Amino acid sequence: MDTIFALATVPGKSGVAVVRVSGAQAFESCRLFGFEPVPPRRTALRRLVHKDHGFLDEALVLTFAEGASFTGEPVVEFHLHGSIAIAQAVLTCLSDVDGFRTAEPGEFTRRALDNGRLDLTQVEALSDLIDAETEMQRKQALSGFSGRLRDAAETWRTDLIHALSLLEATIDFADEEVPVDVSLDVSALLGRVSNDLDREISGFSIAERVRTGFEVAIVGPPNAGKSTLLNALAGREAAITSEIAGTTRDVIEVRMDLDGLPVTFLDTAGLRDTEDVIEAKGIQRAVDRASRADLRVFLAGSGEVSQVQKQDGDLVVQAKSDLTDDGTGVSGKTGQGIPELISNVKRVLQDRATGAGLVSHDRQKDVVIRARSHLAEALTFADKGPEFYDLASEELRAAVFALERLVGRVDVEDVLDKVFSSFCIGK
Ligand SMILES: Nc1nc2c(c(=O)[nH]1)N(C=O)[C@@H](CNc1ccc(C(=O)N[C@@H](CCC(=O)O)C(=O)O)cc1)CN2
Ligand SMILES: Nc1nc2c(ncn2[C@@H]2O[C@H](COP(=O)(O)OP(=O)(O)OP(=O)(O)O)[C@@H](O)[C@H]2O)c(=O)[nH]1
Ligand SMILES: [Mg+2]
Repeated sequence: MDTIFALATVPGKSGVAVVRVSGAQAFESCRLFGFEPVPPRRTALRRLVHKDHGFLDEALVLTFAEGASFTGEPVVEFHLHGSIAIAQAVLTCLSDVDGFRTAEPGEFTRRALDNGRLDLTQVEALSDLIDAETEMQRKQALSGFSGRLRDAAETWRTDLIHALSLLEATIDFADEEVPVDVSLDVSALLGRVSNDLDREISGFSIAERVRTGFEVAIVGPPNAGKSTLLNALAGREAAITSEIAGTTRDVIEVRMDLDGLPVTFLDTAGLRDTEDVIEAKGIQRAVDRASRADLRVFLAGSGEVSQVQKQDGDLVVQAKSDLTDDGTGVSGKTGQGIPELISNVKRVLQDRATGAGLVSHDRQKDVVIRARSHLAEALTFADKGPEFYDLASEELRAAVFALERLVGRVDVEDVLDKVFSSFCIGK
């Protein structure tokens, strides 16, 4: 197997740039730069001098022995001065070595998975951890990375295997005069796992929202002040505003971190009947996105009927409150009412986020649903009595298999490309 290397830090200027080398020959990279390998788990300051390219940098070199690194392979890290030219020179020298090549996106993590240092749910969580932009996302990803979903899956699997062994013991001793009645124990085990899986399935959509961010659409008639409000929320001129009705056409997105809650505000085209073909397309986009958003903020103008349905939890706010004097509503112009609007959005979404489960990816949800439906079949057969225990067992084995797919113990190849395609190079 090749020894792989990559820049592990963001390309470009920085304080420090880290080049990571992993594989059986990783320690050879020290010799490549003119010094003996640094002892494992030690850092040493070294001059990197290449036989052809000369003196490249003075760097901190950190090494890990096989079986005691992130990937599980021997690893060498070069902590370089964060210069584009230095990183480039070091990478060029490494690529000239036989058996060395640039790592693919996520390939270090893939080796960590192959070497059993992480399971598939941890790999997915690690990708989420790198993508995390808010506290809520960080905590969610870290809980997956710490193995909470893997541990839950292992508990479910153990319970199902226990139930399976009870059923199979009964099948094997079916001829005996007084077979032990295992039905209560089996339904207790299966019932417990079913409840857990049901909770995960119902908590999926919220967990998925936490992972990718909630969408809040600003909706209302033209000229209501939607774009002005978005700009006020964003603190920058994200959208064009004007006194001409029908200014906004495309959906404008602004990502925000509301005390850890990941929220994308959407500014949308003003809703009205129009002859203008382009404006009508914009309105269609507005209606589609606003209807699918997690929450809508309706800017109330003069009582128009909206083409977007109001849903549970949606907010209705009086716009341009600086022009009225009753002190309620919101003004994008003066900022009046914006803190209240933000805290209302936070309240509604935070409340929903408490229902988030451990399952946050489609792939995970799909296998959990599959396990759950095999479990339902197993329960039905088990309830019919011992002569159906062999059919119940078969369903249980299928449920166990689905849980093994959840953690990536089986059938992993077909999902890996998708999982790792979202990783960056160097991870
Ligand atoms: N410089 C650097 N920082 C990093 C990483 C890295 O690879 N390099 N990481 C990765 O991206 C994360 C840390 N992950 C790591 C996971 C395991 C081991 C490791 O050597 N494990 C050994 C020894 C454990 C110990 O000393 O207690 C082991 O598990 O046997 C190192 C880093 C975050 N920070
Ligand atoms: N006084 C006052 N004027 C506002 C306020 N918000 C927006 N305006 C003005 O109202 C006009 C329309 O504002 P926009 O933010 O572009 O309105 P919009 O809802 O995005 O309009 P469309 O994109 O056409 O649907 C502009 O002239 C703004 O300056 C506000 O809170 N107070
Ligand atoms: Mg607008």
